[in-house]
Order: sequence, then structure tokens, then C-alpha cells
Amino acid sequence: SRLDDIAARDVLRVGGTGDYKPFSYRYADGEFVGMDVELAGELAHSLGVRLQLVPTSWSTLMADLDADKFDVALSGVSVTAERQKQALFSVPYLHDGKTPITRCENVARFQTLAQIDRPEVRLIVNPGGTNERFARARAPHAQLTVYPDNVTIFGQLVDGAADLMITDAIETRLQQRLHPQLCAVHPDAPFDSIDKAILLPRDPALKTYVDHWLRPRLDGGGMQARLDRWLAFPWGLEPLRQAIDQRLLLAQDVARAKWNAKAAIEDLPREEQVIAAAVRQGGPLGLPEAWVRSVFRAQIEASKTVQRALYRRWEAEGIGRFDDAPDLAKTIRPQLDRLTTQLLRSMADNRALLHDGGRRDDVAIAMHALQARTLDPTAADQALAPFLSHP
Ligand SMILES: O=C(O)C(=O)C[C@]1(C(=O)O)C=C[C@@H](O)C=C1
Repeated sequence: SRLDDIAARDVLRVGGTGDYKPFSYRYADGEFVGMDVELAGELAHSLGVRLQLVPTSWSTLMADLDADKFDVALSGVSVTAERQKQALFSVPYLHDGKTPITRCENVARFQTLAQIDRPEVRLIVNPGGTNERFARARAPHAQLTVYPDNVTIFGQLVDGAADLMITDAIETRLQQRLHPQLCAVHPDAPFDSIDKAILLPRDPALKTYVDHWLRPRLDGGGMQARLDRWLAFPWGLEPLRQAIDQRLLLAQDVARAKWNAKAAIEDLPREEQVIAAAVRQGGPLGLPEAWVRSVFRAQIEASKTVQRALYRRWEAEGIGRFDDAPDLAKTIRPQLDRLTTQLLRSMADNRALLHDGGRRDDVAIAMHALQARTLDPTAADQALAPFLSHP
């Protein structure tokens, strides 16, 4: 059975699309987070093996299963008759259904499928999954835009590029929180009923094992509580995490520019300017000076950590000049200044959350995935420190 393969390999390979909060979300550095990622970790643990998350997509999910790219898929996968022809499913762990999400001013216009299934309605859908299937079958007269990125698709609604999307009610609940302009339309009374389950190969022993493992997790409302926790996960910290990450990645350009100029890494007057400017901008955002200072002090120290490590390497390698280094004053510092603004705004947007000691573990998970971590793990931890210790 597949169970023997997993044991022999000492790894459970779990497919995830990485584009579907709160189930499975994949950061740019490859790290996965979400409710189904947590479940996958528990399943691997119960099998006594390591977890390996394998990126897949809605369009290639079934082909990837057939090609043995993963052992099971756990990613908010819906049970469908079509998929059942090819694969097994565990017992369902959640029930859901399709419902619209739209800009809030349009909620009254898109209550029924009769209102939606009209040529003047611009419906948007991500390709390959049950959303596309639903849109084509139930709203064939609407203008359908197939938009390939399930992560930025909600921005298309915000920007007015489409009128509505029809997707799982759980996702509409989450996305309306992430985008205040958007409203879920009757998420308590969706158009249809869907089961979410773990997608399995045709291996009865594996199915028996997974069902047996899953059952106690379904008892006593445990799965609903888990879902609520992941709906409340601080997904909205992403712009903050990205600003920190990009600032740290830019330290590589800073270092190359300084190397060419044979300049010292540390520039104390510039540091004072950076911090003073952040404090000034933070005032109208209601950010306390001491908090802003400690956050930007940490970003600067982290930047110097990256730069010093690069200098050491280039010295050892006897590197001469870089031909492609951007200009520090003209190009790089204006980029750093833009990131200062993004950082301060997202600090203000998430201020209560970031000061809530009870949510520190979630904050740590949401902030952990930095591309700069592969570059310099010490610098990554330095940059995040002020958000993880109590401010
Ligand atoms: O602008 C620079 O010169 C940088 O090196 C960037 C930076 C910063 O992170 O803002 C880092 C170290 C310097 O001491 C001053 C500023």
C-alpha cells in the first residue's frame, strides 16, 4: 500500500495549491501556511514521518495526483463526481457552497443566479477548479473572464475590472475581511452544497488510515473551531512582511553600490535621517515615536548585517567592481523611502493586532516567510524582532 511507500520514504508528500486562504497559502519564499497545511502536519506526525508540501494547481491537481507528485492533496479540495472517477476522498471535514463576492455597493444586484446570469454582468473566475465549472454551468449568459491568479483576483473586483466572483463561502468570508470594499453575498445560504475532503489515490488502506485519523478531529465542533482560528489568522500582515522583506533584499543593491564607491557600510547621518523621516510620517498615522524608532533601528541593523556579510564574501573572493550596481542616491534610497511608507501604513493598519500579546504566535507564523531569510537568516530575525517581542 501507499502507506508502506510513505513509511519507507519517511516523508508524506502533500499537494497544496498555495493560493487558497484560509486553507493553503504559499509565500514567495516557498513556505506554506494555512488550516490544511496545519492538518497536513498533524497527519504526517501521526504517520511518524516528515511533511513535504508539494505545490500544485487547480488545473493540474488530478494530473499531478496521477503522476504521483504527492501522496494526498489537502488544500480546500471539493469532492466532485468528476474527481471521484479518478481518485478517492477521505470523509469530508467541512461543508461549504458557492456564493458571490462583490463590491459592497453591488450586494443587492447579485443575490440570485437569475440576476447574475445576464450578458451585462461581468463575472470573473480562476481557471481549472470547481469555480469555473460552476460559472460555466450556472451563469452561461454572463461575461466570463478567466483570470489565472487566484491570489490577486480579488483585487480585480476592488478595481472594478469585474463585477463579481462566485466561490466557496468560506473564502468570501475571509476575503471580505482582507478587502473592506468587498462583501460576501449570503455566505450563510450559498447556491449549492459542497464537501471538502482530502484527495487520495485509489488506495483503500490509505483511505482507511486517513479517515480513522480524521474522525476524532471532526468531533465536538473541532473542525469549525479550527476553521474560525484560521479565518482570524492575521493574513492582513502580508504587506508588512513584504515591506520588511523587500527592504532587506534591497540591502544587496546598497552593498554593491557602496562596494563600487569603496564606501563604508555604516552611514550614521543617513540612519538618523531615515529614522527621523519615519517618525515624522508615523505621527499622522498615530504611531508612537518609540515604536517607530525601534522598528526602523532594527531594519537598519538588519540591512547592515546583510551588507557586512556580502562585503566579507566579496573581500574573500577578491571581487573588483560591479557593472550593474544601481545608483544609491538616485535609485536605491527612493525605493527604501517608498518601503518606509508601506511599512508605516501597515504598522498602523495592524496596530492593535501587533500589540496583542495573545496573538504573538500567529503574528510570528504570518511574518516568518521572508525571501531574505535564505540570504541571511540572522538579518531576517533581526528585522522581525520588534514585532515578535512585546512592543
Ligand atoms: O542608505 C544607506 O546608505 C544604507 O546603507 C541603508 C541603511 C538603511 O537601512 O536605511 C543601512 C545602513 C546605513 O548605515 C544607513 C542606511
